[in-house]
Amino acid sequence: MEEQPRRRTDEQPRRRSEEPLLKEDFEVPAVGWMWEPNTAAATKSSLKSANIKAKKSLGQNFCTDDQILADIVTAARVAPSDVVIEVGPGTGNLTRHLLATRARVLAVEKDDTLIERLREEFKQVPNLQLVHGDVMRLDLKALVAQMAAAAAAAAQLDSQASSNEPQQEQQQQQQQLQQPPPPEQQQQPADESSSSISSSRSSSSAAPAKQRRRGVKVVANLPYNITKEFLQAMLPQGGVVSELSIMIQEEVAHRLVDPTPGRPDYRAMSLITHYYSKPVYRFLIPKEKYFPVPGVDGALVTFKLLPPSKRVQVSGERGFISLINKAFSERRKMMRNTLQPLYTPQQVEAALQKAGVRPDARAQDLDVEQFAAVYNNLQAEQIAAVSAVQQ
Ligand SMILES: C[S@@+](CC[C@H](N)C(=O)[O-])C[C@H]1O[C@@H](n2cnc3c(N)ncnc32)[C@H](O)[C@@H]1O
Repeated sequence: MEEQPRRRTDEQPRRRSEEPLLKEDFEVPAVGWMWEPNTAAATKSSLKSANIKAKKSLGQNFCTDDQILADIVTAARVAPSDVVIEVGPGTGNLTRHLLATRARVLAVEKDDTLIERLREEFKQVPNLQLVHGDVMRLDLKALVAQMAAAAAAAAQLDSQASSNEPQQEQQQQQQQLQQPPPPEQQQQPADESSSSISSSRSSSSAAPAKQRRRGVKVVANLPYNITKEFLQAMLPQGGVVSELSIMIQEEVAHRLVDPTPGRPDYRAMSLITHYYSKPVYRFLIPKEKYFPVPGVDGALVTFKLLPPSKRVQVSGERGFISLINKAFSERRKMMRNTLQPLYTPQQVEAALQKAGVRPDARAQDLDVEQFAAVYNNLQAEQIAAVSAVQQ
């Protein structure tokens, strides 16, 4: 492959968080069809000359600040050894910064026009796999399993090739990563023409954990309209995916990150987020840093995903999530009323008291540990009631 010319961003990255910078400056591959230079005006005129209108329906607000994009990659701690899933590469602006780390990137883009441009622009980049499709229609579990398998294969190559010449190592890695995974790990996103992935595969087909030295990360400037749905699908992937770093609406970022019960914006998603992850608010992204300028500011949030063994222990994850949703369906009402007819008011009061919570508590008064204790108490009580009937 012909070597891509590289250029440097001309400023030192500004610190946006307490996170130590991995590199003092970034080298960004000089690919990406609208980034000479990366400004709002250049983005606007490139889109115009390509006769492309940003689509509101796809949440197309492109980040026009290279410094912010570089800072996102730094905050996500993307390393050459990582495997990264990017949702919505759009113009390839963030993708370029991800690729500059030499991580392997799989990017899923729904837009028919932009995907063609991306394919053309990045056709010589071996560590990028582009998938055309709606990320919410893909089998995300299978996609993650495929990426974990690629990470494990690459990790194995690392150890095998550690004594080899650097050039030989690079060739081996590229060959291995371009080969399809073993049949039990194969699925559709490798086929770029497909917008769906077979749902018959599961994450159980991922490589054994001890081989998984490389992390699978998700980094994305998400279209705002799929934030909740995407988080609901990805948060439970802890153990396979290590971290999500996503740009979301500022207001939503605070709602998800702040764990304090009782706030007016405390919602079921706040609790669910803290059950599955440790979320950290990284930095504000002013709306003027996007083109077209959206109605609200954005923020970068990283969600460090907890593997099942590190989550608060509950006697049934599905039931626990359903209970949270049910209790929050009327979050200002007392739980002893909202949880009917699943549980009687007396059962709920007893479970709350046993968990050290007031019997007239509302869903918005409980943190994740208290919710888990209440759920476990209710489950235990139900089991006891069933066995009493059977005797
Ligand atoms: C906010 S833009 C981000 C673009 C670019 N990555 C950036 O940082 O500026 C969102 C991108 O996601 C794409 N997109 C929207 N819905 C999608 C979906 N369901 N699946 C995959 N991509 C989607 C849009 O076409 C757009 O390119």
